Amino acid sequence: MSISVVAIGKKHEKWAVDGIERYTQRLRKPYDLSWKLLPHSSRDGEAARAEESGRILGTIKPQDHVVLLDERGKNIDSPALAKHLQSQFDLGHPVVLVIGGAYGVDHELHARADFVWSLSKLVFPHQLVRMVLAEQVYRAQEISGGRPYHHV
Ligand SMILES: C[S@@+](CC[C@H](N)C(=O)[O-])C[C@H]1O[C@@H](n2cnc3c(N)ncnc32)[C@H](O)[C@@H]1O
Repeated sequence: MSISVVAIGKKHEKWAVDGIERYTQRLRKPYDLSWKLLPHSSRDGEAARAEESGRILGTIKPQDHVVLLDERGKNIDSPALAKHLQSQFDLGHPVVLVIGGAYGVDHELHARADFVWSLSKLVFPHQLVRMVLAEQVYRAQEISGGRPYHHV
């Protein structure tokens, strides 16, 4: 069950490391979360958006199921996320979660996305999005495994 996060920004910042580690360490096989951190553009606005989106697209393979993180996307709850991931695993598609840079992503990357996922209408800093993803992947693992981490 390969899940990778592709994000703009070279490394996890110090304040986010503990939160990310806390959840990724609890993942057990066959769940597997890896990170591809890509450098941000030295340009601004549209030019940065295009350059960073091109870098992200360069890491994506045809069989990947691409979930783009965007506050304008669709809201889903955690059980629905767990089902969404499980259905892709069952089809044998690696899941790629994409976090854009400061200016978001361009139309080409939007067009490649199989699903556009909004965590909230609020805009979060990308380190916080990384942390939330680590926790939600762990939560999805626990929901799919029928374990009691997720109480509703
Ligand atoms: C600082 S935000 C950039 C927001 C940028 N103004 C835009 O228009 O996309 C960096 C990235 O974090 C992710 N992000 C931030 N808030 C989000 C949210 N509420 N839901 C989903 N993704 C979010 C998106 O991938 C976004 O490209």
